[in-house]
Amino acid sequence: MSEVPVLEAKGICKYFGGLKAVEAVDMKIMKGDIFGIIGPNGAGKTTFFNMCTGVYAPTKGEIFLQGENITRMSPDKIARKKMARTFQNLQLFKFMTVLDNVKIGCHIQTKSNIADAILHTKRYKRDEKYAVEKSLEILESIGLADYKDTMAGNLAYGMQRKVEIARALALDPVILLLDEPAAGMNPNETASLMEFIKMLNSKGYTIAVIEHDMKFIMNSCNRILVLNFGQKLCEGTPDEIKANKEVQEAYFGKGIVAGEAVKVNG
Ligand SMILES: Nc1ncnc2c1ncn2[C@@H]1O[C@H](COP(=O)(O)OP(=O)(O)OP(=O)(O)O)[C@@H](O)[C@H]1O
Repeated sequence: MSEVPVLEAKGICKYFGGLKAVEAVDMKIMKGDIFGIIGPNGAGKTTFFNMCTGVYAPTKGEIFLQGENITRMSPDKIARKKMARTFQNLQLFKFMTVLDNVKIGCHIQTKSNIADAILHTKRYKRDEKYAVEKSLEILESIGLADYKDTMAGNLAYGMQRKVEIARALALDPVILLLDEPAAGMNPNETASLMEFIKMLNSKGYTIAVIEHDMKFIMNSCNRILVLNFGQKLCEGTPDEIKANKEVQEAYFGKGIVAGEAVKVNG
């Protein structure tokens, strides 16, 4: 029997009035992939992510998470099915510690409500203990434990991004979707983030990433989907994408050189 993809899109379309932001895109992300989604500005990458995570309902097509049809499920229901994402803009609570930021990610798996918190019920204490232990475990496993008591806003930008990813890991994601994680980073931060993402992947996380930084994509992804004007231009390994004439002409213009840091519109 063939392996079930972790995330699969079948003929996904999203139209905004007359604008075809995404048109008939098929995609399969398999367990263990670092799957890159690239394309020029306005190619439909974020819209595509937004359909996968339930933010937008597709105009047509279907989305499956581990074989289950999740088309038109709400974002919170999809998150409970262990699809985690980060956004283009950093979404950390800057006046909270790193530990508290990650703890927030654990609360989707806990049951206590505001009344439990105010009254410090047994359920609240049990959930709080679980959230602290789980958050510390995550921070330790990814090398961020030393920063647990640091105010998130006092960290360098690159570290804040990692904390945001750590919070997404609190969901125990079967897939982690990262929308332009390297945006606004300097080359050192980007290189460090790349190693971080590879490390997460080596720990078993399946990752999908939208990025404009070609060095990042070519050096970290095992498969890449190229979108152009909302349509799938091609899909393949980094070497196949680099060698694809259509991609070079339609997207990169000047062509790309293996391993070279090329920023496209980013
Ligand atoms: N809510 C919306 N309403 C109308 N048009 C939208 C909406 N969201 C996106 N679009 C349009 O859909 C197209 C695809 O946008 P999208 O943001 O998905 O592209 P992208 O590839 O993620 O671009 P970027 O790299 O700049 O983030 C664009 O033409 C955009 O203007």
